[in-house]
Amino acid sequence: AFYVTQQARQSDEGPLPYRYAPLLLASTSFLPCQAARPFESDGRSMHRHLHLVSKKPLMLGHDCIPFAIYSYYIKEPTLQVERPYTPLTMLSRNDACSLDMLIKRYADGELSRYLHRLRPNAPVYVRGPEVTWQLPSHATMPDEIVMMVGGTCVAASHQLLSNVLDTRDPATSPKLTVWYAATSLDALQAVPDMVRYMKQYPEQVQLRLLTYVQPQACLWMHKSDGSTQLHGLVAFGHAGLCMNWWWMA
Ligand SMILES: Cc1cc2nc3c(=O)[nH]c(=O)nc-3n(C[C@H](O)[C@H](O)[C@H](O)COP(=O)(O)OP(=O)(O)OC[C@H]3O[C@@H](n4cnc5c(N)ncnc54)[C@H](O)[C@@H]3O)c2cc1C
Repeated sequence: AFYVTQQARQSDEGPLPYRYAPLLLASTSFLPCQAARPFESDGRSMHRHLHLVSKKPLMLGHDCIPFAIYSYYIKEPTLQVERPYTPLTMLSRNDACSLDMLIKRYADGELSRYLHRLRPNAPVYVRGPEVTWQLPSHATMPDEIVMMVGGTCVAASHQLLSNVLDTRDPATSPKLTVWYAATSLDALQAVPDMVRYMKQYPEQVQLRLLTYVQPQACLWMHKSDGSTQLHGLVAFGHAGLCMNWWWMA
């Protein structure tokens, strides 16, 4: 409540863990495509990608730790509530002024519905980053880090993969394994990026997908050694509309 109500602590100098600052919502889109839009009305979970932009580079506010997951708090300006959200990338961003987030809408959720209502150019009040998790500094480097994530928590595992693999020598990194569970394919929004890491660093990255609702079409690639490899997934919704698709190759 302290952070949310302290209007005087908001600043144009950019957000810090103890200070809110307005970022601009540069763009917002359904993921992975607009074809998902018809599903908004029937109560299915929906995901939006938010691209937030700051006037000044976003400062970490403390040491940069690759084996860590960072999050930002966003507040609803008319209600005194704030919730944490995890940027998809943090230390490896090309643009230090921007944050990309994956937001799931809860039908009765305050902050997530607010974020889904926002349109481009709206100000979004943000404070952070806060360290959500970090490898303790005294810990010896593990051989493997296993992340068991569900739904939008995939943002956290995506960020850790990018923090580690995009900022340091992958050969010296522990193996990173992601077990990713989602009720339906609609929630598997970060799959293409995770597959990209897996293909780029096959020795370091393992990805296991678990869904209750199976894809309606699987595209298999026949390899020269006679085996098959999952190439893409397609899910169709009402009226045969393509709801989601991913190419693994
Ligand atoms: C570190 C961290 C990082 C996160 N990162 C992300 C992210 O990247 N993307 C993302 O989409 N989410 C993320 N989340 C989740 C996010 O912070 C919010 O919890 C989520 O968006 C729901 O907030 P809301 O205000 O929309 O819903 P809320 O209003 O908090 O409601 C959520 C649910 O709880 C129920 N509820 C509310 N109050 C009560 C009560 N008193 N008793 C019982 N039930 C109640 C509601 O009915 C609803 O079903 C993260 C959470 C954490 C802790």
